[in-house]
Amino acid sequence: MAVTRMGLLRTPYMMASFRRNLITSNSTQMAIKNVVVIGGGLMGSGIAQVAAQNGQNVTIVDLDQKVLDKAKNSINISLQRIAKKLFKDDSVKAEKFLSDSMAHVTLSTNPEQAVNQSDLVVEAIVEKLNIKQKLFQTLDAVAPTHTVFASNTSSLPIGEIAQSTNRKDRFVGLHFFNPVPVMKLLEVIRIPETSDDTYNLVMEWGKSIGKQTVTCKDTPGFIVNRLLVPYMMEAVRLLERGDATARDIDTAMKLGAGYPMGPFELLDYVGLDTSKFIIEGWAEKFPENPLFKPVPTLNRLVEEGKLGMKTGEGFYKYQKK
Ligand SMILES: CC(=O)CC(=O)SCCNC(=O)CCNC(=O)[C@H](O)C(C)(C)COP(=O)(O)OP(=O)(O)OC[C@H]1O[C@@H](n2cnc3c(N)ncnc32)[C@H](O)[C@@H]1OP(=O)(O)O
Ligand SMILES: NC(=O)C1=CN([C@@H]2O[C@H](COP(=O)(O)OP(=O)(O)OC[C@H]3O[C@@H](n4cnc5c(N)ncnc54)[C@H](O)[C@@H]3O)[C@@H](O)[C@H]2O)C=CC1
Repeated sequence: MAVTRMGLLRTPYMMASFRRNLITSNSTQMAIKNVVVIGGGLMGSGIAQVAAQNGQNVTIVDLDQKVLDKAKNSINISLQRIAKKLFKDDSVKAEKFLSDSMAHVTLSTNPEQAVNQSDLVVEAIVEKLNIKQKLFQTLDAVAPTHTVFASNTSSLPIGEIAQSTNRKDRFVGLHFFNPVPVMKLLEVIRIPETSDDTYNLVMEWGKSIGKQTVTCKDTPGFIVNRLLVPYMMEAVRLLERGDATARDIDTAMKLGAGYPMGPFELLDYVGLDTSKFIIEGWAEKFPENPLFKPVPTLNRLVEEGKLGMKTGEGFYKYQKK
């Protein structure tokens, strides 16, 4: 199924539905108009892009102006790929789609100021509980009362992140997948305190940006990562035992199980630092679970600064962009 996913996107039906998504979401009376995405890395830039290309005003916030400039550039490149597909026979429309979408993107290094006018804040910063809590605590003091807060965390309990705020009824997990502009899924995580209004609003928002939503309780890894992360870690253990090479394990999972990427390609794509934070956090919290045991190879590569595609080397080497 996974291998055919991208193939299916190329069929007329999928293209029509992709277009319909864009059109529907643009014409929907939306409650969420102003979105702030905190963290302009791999995920933040993708989340900002899908909101902007669906007509919402988006501010991307990061600590580093260089990251923000890079995020804007990668959004531009990704939008060009989409525009080419959507409007392949109409360069005027393609150019308008690109410029309209880009016009919806603002950059900022000042989170407190950025959230001033926000309806929704989506956090996509480093996978560390205390850093996320500190950020939300600061934002809670300055954001408008109606603003909904969401974390894109891969593995941390939404309830523990929300603890740092006084708006648990307006707090959810919104877990996107990499690459955000292509992956259709959005996991929506509600904590016991999340109000029905908040839940309904973010479910609607998910649809408005062209995503298929699924709902999951606040459980480690939600649905996808609870299955995917142990699988990737087991692949590293297979490699560590010397049972097969990374290349052969990847080839096996692509050709034998139909995955679009093998586990090592996927680890490099997700980021080895992020993957390490996920497994370390779970190992600390659930030391009795053998699926969550840390893997030394991952720790070593991260120590060496080999974080995957984003640094040019992880399990494999990449040409720097
Ligand atoms: C860690 C977490 O918390 C959760 C996670 O995210 S886990 C990770 C989840 N993600 C995955 O599992 C990704 C698995 N990999 C894939 O699905 C695919 O390899 C891939 C979509 C990344 C790339 O697909 P590919 O066929 O190898 O490459 P490529 O031909 O470049 O791209 C396929 C299509 O997607 C488009 N595309 C890829 N990346 C894109 C991007 N960033 N923006 C816009 N379009 C993009 C391409 O233009 C191409 O479109 P056409 O088929 O219409 O030409
Ligand atoms: N990489 C992946 O495939 C996925 C990651 N996630 C989650 O998304 C979050 C972000 O991951 P990535 O985008 O991969 O990381 P990344 O490392 O690419 O980007 C994180 C960005 O956050 C910025 N940042 C850190 N602290 C900040 C702060 N206090 N204020 C503002 N900006 C800050 C950094 O400068 C960096 O640009 C993590 O929680 C991760 O677990 C979720 C789904 C998939």
